[in-house]
Amino acid sequence: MIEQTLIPVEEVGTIAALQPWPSDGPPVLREDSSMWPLSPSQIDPEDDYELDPDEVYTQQHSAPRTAPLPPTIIQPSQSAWDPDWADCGLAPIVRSLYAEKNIKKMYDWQFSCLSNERMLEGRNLIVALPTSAGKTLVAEMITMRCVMVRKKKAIIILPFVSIVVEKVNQLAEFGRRLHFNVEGYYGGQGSFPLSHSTDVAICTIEKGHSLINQMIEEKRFCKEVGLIVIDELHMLDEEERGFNLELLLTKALFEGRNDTIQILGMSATIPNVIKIAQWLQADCYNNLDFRPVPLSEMVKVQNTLYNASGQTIRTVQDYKCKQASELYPLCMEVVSKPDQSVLVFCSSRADTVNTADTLAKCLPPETMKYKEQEKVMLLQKLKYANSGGSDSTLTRTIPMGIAYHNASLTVDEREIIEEGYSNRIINILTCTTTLAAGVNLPARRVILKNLFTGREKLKGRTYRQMCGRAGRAGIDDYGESILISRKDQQKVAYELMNAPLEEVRSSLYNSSCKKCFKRLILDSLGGHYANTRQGIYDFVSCTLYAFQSPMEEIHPEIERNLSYLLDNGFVETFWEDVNGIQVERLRTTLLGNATFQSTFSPEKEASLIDSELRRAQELLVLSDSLHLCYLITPMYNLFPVQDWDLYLSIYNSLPPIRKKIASAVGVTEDYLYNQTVCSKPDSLSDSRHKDNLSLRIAVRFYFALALSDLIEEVPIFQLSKKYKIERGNLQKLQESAQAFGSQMQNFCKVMDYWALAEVISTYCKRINVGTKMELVPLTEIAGVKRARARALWNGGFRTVRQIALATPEELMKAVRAGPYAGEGISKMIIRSAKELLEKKARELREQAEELLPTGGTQEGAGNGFL
Ligand SMILES: Nc1ncnc2c1ncn2[C@@H]1O[C@H](COP(=O)(O)OP(=O)(O)OP(=O)(O)O)[C@@H](O)[C@H]1O
Repeated sequence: MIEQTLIPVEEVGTIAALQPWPSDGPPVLREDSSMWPLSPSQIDPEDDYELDPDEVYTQQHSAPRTAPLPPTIIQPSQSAWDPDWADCGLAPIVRSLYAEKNIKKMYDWQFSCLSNERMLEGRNLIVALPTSAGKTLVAEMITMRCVMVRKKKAIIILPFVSIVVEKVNQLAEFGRRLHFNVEGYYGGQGSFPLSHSTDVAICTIEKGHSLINQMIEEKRFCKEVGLIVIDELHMLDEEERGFNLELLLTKALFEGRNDTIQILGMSATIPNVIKIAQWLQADCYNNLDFRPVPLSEMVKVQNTLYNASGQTIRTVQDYKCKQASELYPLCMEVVSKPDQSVLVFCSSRADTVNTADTLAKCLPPETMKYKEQEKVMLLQKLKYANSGGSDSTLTRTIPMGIAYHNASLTVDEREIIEEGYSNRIINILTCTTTLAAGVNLPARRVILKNLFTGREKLKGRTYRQMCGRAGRAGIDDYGESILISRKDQQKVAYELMNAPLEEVRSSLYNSSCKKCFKRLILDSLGGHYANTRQGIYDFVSCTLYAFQSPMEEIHPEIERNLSYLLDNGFVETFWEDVNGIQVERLRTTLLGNATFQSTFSPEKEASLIDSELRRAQELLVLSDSLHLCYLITPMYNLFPVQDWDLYLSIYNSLPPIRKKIASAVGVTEDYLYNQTVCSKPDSLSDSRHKDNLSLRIAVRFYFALALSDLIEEVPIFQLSKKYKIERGNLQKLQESAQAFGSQMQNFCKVMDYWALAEVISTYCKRINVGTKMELVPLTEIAGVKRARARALWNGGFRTVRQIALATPEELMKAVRAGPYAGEGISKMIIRSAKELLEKKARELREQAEELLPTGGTQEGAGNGFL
């Protein structure tokens, strides 16, 4: 075995004498300061040839332990002569682009990070600073340095689709001016394989993981990628998503072991940042107390405001609004001044709606006069986005400058409300916790309506993220957060305000994520990181879980899960002849490889899906979209059916072909009738129904019906009423079906179900945008969604090229569609269409260059070869 480098333990908090990784891989570190010296699997395959698996296993246990490498803590810059800007080797124009955004000088901490030599040399870095501290600028500068100075690609991983979309727009603006290309990877967006001309890929966690897997497979990852940015690094401890993030980072550590790939992690809520930095072999900048805009945290009990130590600050004036006596005065104090805004965090979706309604009733009527025209426009935009449907609450509250924001709204509705809030047309926004970590919508005052989210008590991390939204950089000189508490809960409120943040632990600690171990093993074999038990141990030892757990717990876990995979046909052993010696190896079977490529769960989904797909190849009905929609509807985590009577009546009105499909998948009238008699709204996550296959099929079929209407362009408002599914939940269904469908496609490709893969791919595209096939190409234009695409089509614009060549006037004339027909929007659509054409042309050129090795697509260049 290759010897491990021994690294002395040094006191955390000092600048360590850092050593580079050994040439054969990262040192394998453990949180408890005892290192399990496993070498990365590919170090030298010949090393364990003589060992049988049991021997290897024993050796691991008896191996000596070494110590972890503490990270360097980047110190705030102390020098009086520090310039205002660290250019990271980028041209001066970058600074002027920031100046246009009103960022003229860097904060000290930004300067310290961006002028740090080790960071500039490519050392990994973790930045742990509170919300609104300005982490984005640091990430952008390091990304641009990667692309423009180091000439490598950057992959940015963000937690939510909405933030990916926002970031793509922001960076594309830089890209246009500085000549680099940005591509977004979310939902059905983003081309696989990554185009050679894409410089920055901005991805959701799952898409980022798939992209990295594919680049590793094509041996492009280490060669082309120079940077991986992870925003909200604390998501490592979230169940499924955290696991994907951990796996992705494990691969990056494993692959980029010659320091070729820099990792930048950012979070506002990682108290054990030093340990996480140690796992990632990163330096860190850690100042969870930094705030560019000072924050004053308070709790309100009855009429009095207290600080976090329980000292009285002041009493609140009573504004006499019976329905919202606690909240109304706190809102009025702020919004009675011009251009001020309040965010009110509520405990549930229903509460956001009720609170907005109640507050609107209390506000004085003259409030309606403020920005009256803009409010009318905002309501029109919402109506247009809903194909003519109007939300009755928003129609009442927006004229008063109030709106609600939660997941029951569609993405379009939320975007329009966010825009209205940013432009100060809406002054009071009631929201759920989703806005705490989502898009950047700061407020002068943040109010937490109570100590709960749903039925659970707020966690320290969520509380801090909510408070962090108070104070707008460059606008406010301070921000305020006020937690409203009942008198009998005052103690709990103080505990929450003073609670230390929860440490970030690997998602594999989560009992519901234990199943992920099987995926971990499949990934190590399927991704060719390992072909022996030793190799699997090596790979697993690079995970955060291995860094944080005693090895005695990990070994049995690996063995147990490996046995399952061997017994159930996902993994097999084979013998390899090495210099005349027969050596036992491990590899994925066809089913195992399909499961790895699709990221399905081996236990819950893979076998079930395989038998369903085999049946579908014989019985698939193609004359109606419903059967395919059913195949693409996820098997798990669906919402409950709210009304079985409604379901039965929908079933009874289905045409014969749809009833035939229902019977082919196993839904019968008798079953639905029984449900109407004996069932309440059921949740599939309810343990009573976990194994109830018939129920799962029936629920899946119900949502497939809704999806099949959606792709026929039935307006979401109408669908929501017909099926009693909230608008936001319909879009969630659309998103998850699209994701499930692309997993299916990968599964089918590996299993050689080519015909199914093709047809599923077409339906995924339709489901992604919720349209008939004819509109799909138009929806590829940035800013063109379902409604706009239909308006363009009906106005005679049938191809992207036609739109790219149109004048804004022609477009406006054709698309007479309310607030979306303005000149600015038309120009933006034309520009996006041109960019899309250019991107497609670039990709075709690349493909041509790959086809024609003599070089290029210039006229005549390929003739000799052909
Ligand atoms: N050096 C600076 N000078 C002035 N304003 C700045 C500076 N850096 C960032 N800002 C502004 O501060 C605000 C918050 O910054 P940013 O969104 O980067 O915070 P963040 O740390 O990424 O927060 P989050 O944790 O919410 O993602 C933005 O409006 C940004 O433009």
